[in-house]
Amino acid sequence: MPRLPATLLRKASRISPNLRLLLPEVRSLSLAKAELRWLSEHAQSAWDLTSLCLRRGRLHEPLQYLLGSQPFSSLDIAVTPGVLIPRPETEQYTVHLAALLRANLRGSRILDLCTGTGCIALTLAAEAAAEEVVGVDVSPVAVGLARKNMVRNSVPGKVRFVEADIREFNPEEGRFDVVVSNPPYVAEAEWWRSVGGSVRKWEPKLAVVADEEGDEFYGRIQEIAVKAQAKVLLAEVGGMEQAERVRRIWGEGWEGTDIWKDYAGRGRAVVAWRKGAEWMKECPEIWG
Ligand SMILES: C[S@@+](CC[C@H](N)C(=O)[O-])C[C@H]1O[C@@H](n2cnc3c(N)ncnc32)[C@H](O)[C@@H]1O
Repeated sequence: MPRLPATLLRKASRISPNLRLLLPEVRSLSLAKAELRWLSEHAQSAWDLTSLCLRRGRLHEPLQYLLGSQPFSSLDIAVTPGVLIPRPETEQYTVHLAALLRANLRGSRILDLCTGTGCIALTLAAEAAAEEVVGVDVSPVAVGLARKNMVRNSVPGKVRFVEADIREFNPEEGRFDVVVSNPPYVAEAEWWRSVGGSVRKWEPKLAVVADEEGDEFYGRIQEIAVKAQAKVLLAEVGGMEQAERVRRIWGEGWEGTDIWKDYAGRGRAVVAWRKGAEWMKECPEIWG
């Protein structure tokens, strides 16, 4: 990573020593100013603010863990170390999926595999006019946090969180119309090669890394969707190559499959649908 220019560091120090502390992680004056404003609103005292800036700038702690929350669509999601911070790319397709379900499949039962903070499950419960939403995660810390988020956001009592390994989980209560999942999908070697240092240091590897290819969970997610007689299946992926591999894993058994891109034009979600749910193909123009 290139060193920061001394002029930039001096300029930041002149405005505020705390701004200077943030720069090694944030690297732009305007972003540092925004983060300092949020941290100031959160800090209990001047000493606390300096300590938060040090943790951010020197220890590279994610802003969301310091602030304790992350906005996600209409919700305010509590985050803690040990559980993956919800990403804007995930928020983007979740909001779109909620709108499609609200328009085309009201009263649906939804299963969210690998739920983490519960951000996807809770957004769909709040915005998709669903009848019931079940979120599943193997991590007890994640399930505990998802339950807290349900209360924190006063989502109506139609959401449940279950602690289970999806490799063994059976949708024993029968039918789910929609199965959605953001599973771990980074290949083991990529964890060291391309995942950022802050993510490696602070976010759980369990939430990020799958097997050598990164595709470990997609076959199982489809098996669960078939068993649950889902009309619609969506899984997050990390780019076009993985999206094409997932399409091949899911095979010909669906009426159609497609790839939704994110705002950066990267393949971000693979979607599959049964007859009658062709509206899942709808992906806004601005997504490329
Ligand atoms: C990429 S994170 C997604 C979290 C959340 N859905 C989101 O979008 O922010 C993947 C989640 O899968 C969970 N997980 C990992 N292996 C699992 C397994 N075998 N069964 C169930 N959940 C698993 C992790 O604990 C983590 O919360």
